[in-house]
This record gives sequence, structure tokens and C-alpha cells, in this order.
Amino acid sequence: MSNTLMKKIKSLDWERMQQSLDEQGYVTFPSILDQDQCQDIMAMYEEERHFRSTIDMSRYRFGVGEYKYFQAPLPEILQQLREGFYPPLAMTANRWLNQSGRDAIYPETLQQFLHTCHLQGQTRSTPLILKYVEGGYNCLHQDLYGEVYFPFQVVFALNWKEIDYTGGEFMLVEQRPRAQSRGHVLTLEQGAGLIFPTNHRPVLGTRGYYRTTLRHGVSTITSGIRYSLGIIFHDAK
Ligand SMILES: O=C(O)CCC(=O)C(=O)O
Ligand SMILES: [Fe+2]
Repeated sequence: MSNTLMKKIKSLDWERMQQSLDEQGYVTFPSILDQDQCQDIMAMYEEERHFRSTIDMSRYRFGVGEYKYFQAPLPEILQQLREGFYPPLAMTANRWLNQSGRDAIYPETLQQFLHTCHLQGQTRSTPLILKYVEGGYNCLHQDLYGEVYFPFQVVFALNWKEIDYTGGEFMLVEQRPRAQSRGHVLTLEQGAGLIFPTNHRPVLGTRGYYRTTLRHGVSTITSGIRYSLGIIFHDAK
């Protein structure tokens, strides 16, 4: 099963995806988790042994909803996703650094990158499942959990908009320097995903690259229950 998932990640159209990341800053990709895998992940949400902590979002005024951080070692399927998406995105991350005249700093493998996190005291695992019921939402935010962060993260839809829930669009807002912000609204099929920048992205302007700041969130769920899976590559303090 997991081997197939690795193959699916490798056989995504990375050329198109890399181009879209460079041009738009984000990219969606078609479903790589089948319905059973999505069901299995949603079922895990009820099994406390998988998680290190549960966050009631309203307590921190992050929004309305709940999420749970997986505990290490991650379930096989999540480990595969985190390991499989890391290398091509590390290439993008290093390319972006080079474009702005900086040295590549992201190692080739997730394991090496996590080692850097751990040396900085960032040892707590960050992949998570989010669950929102009617009236739920997620305020615009960034997921930075310490000095070391990976510049991309991936989110998967675990169930279906218009079947399992309504509303609940994914929002990505790009704050441009000395200009008004631009918003993107994204909807994914079950098992499909979105890659987006954790913090910044370079944009080519008339006088070279400048940097925009990105925040993401989820609009109000107007009915039903929405589940998503977040793959964050850096560990947390
Ligand atoms: O529920 C969502 O789609 C948003 C998830 C999110 O904030 C994340 O993956 O970091
Ligand atoms: Fe997030």
C-alpha cells in the first residue's frame, strides 16, 4: 500500500507542479489518497493513541473547530506522505533561495531536515487532522513553530465539499509589499491536495524578485462536517 503511495507521489506531474509553484506560489494535485485511505485517516481522529495533543481552536481564537497533532512515530501513510513530498519541494525551496542570491540550505531528505529541527529543540511532530462542524472556520494564519521551518506545506481534503459539507473553502491570501492583498479560494476533491508556501514566496518584478507573505485559512462551514489533513514538514518547539 505505502509503496504504491510513494509511486503515486513520484508519478505526479512534477514538471507542471514546479512551474506552477514558481509562477503562482501554490499548486493543487489530483487525488492520491483513495476513499478507503481517507476513511482510515478520518477514523484515526477518534483514536487518541495516535495524537500528542488536541487543540480547541476557539480557546486560542484561531477560529472554530478542533485539530489533533499526530504523535511520532507517525502512522505509515502519513510518514510516506511527509517523506515523499519533501524531496521535490526541497528542490523548489532551494531554487527559490538561489534565485534571490542565497545558498541552498534544504537537505535532500526529510530525515536530514528533521535532524536540523531537532538540534534547534523542535522535536514535536506537526502533521495534523482538522475537523470543523457547521459554523466552524479557520482564521488566516501561518504554521511556524520555531526558528527552523520548511517553506512549503501540503493539505489534503479527506471528504467531499457539497456532499459531506458545504462552505469551508480553503483560502490563501498573499500580502504584497506596499500593495493590497490578493486572495485565492481553493476546493479539493477527496484525497487531492494543495501545496502552498508556509511563510513567503518570491515574485519576479521589474527590478528582480520581491517577497510576498502568505496566510491561509478556511471559510465558514455552512453545513456538515469537514475533515482535512495537514502535512507540515518542520517539527515544533
Ligand atoms: O483545514 C484546512 O484546510 C486548513 C488546514 C491548515 O490550516 C493546515 O493544514 O495548516
Ligand atoms: Fe494551517
